[in-house]
Amino acid sequence: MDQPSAQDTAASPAAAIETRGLTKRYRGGQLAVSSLDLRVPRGSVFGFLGPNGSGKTTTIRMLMGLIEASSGGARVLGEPMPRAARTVLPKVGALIEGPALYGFLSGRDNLARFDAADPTADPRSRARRIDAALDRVGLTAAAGKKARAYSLGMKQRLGLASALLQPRELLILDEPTNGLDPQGMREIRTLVRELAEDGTTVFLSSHLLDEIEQVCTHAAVMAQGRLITQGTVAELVAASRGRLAVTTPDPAEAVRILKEHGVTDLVVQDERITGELPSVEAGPPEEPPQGAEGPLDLAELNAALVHGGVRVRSFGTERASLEDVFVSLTGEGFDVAG
Ligand SMILES: Nc1ncnc2c1ncn2[C@@H]1O[C@H](COP(=O)(O)OP(=O)(O)OP(=O)(O)O)[C@@H](O)[C@H]1O
Repeated sequence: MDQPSAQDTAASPAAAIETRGLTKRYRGGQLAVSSLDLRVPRGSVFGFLGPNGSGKTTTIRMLMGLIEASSGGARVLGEPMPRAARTVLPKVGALIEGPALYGFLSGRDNLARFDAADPTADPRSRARRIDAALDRVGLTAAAGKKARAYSLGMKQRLGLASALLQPRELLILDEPTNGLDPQGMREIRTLVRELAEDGTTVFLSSHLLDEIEQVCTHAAVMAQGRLITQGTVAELVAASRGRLAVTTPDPAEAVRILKEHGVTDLVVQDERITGELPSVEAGPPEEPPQGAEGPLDLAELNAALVHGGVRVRSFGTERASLEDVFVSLTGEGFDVAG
């Protein structure tokens, strides 16, 4: 990355991660990450969302200095990576592609081994720090059990404990709930929230939209190595209007009127009708449908139904999800099978 300007320097203390034009082309020619400009505010729980193969792990590897960028750069906790790896990495706890555990060692001994391999860890405080980390992830009672007897969720929590042996300013978690059952997922999500409440910035990747909505304050959406959007989860969802949903005992007549007013993709299920509202940005159609004037107003649409003799039980828009945002921005479904 170029030398930061005075303006950048003023802005950077707030950013836990900042990338500029970060690009990775693998040797085979595969462009895995393309000109990524990411900004992760300090104190956020930042969801890095994208289908499999969209470049999340490659980005995380570059942030951690595990692989070199082809071009562009990254700052982590205000320092350039990988140049400042030695000063930055002790402040970053990372869980990338599952923890490497020795099955024949207990959970506690795994942590001891891990800590002993960390040149920045003070052996005198080791036992105390291990106890605190086990307690943090709720593994105190199981600390003496061999790791091979742990469930996947417990293994993942032990991995998190290893990232928490030292105080961390930033946690980078690559798909932390991957492969877990619903209970295990809930445990990890709760833990992530608790860690964030303590002030740690958490950057987590996921291909699960609802996970990001449940846990994160901010998100970035990736597709095919490119950043599609980033911002607060509330902003991202607000930017996408949800589908119209109407409940009525007169669905046939309601469908006719909704169609006339430009509502598309109508789906009728018994007394419930949903549909896509015409986009406001597109402006009024050149020849407005009969009865419609300019951009569609929800109150007008409701009045039109009632005037048409449709008995309306409920009327409104469904809350948009991140999936709607993704689909509206890319025109593609969020296919996690990738
Ligand atoms: N070492 C490598 N050599 C060549 N291509 C690679 C390598 N690692 C990843 N890729 C390719 O780069 C693209 C991005 O992969 P990456 O693993 O970063 O995506 P991801 O979003 O983390 O997906 P996943 O959740 O499946 O790991 C994919 O097309 C992948 O096949």
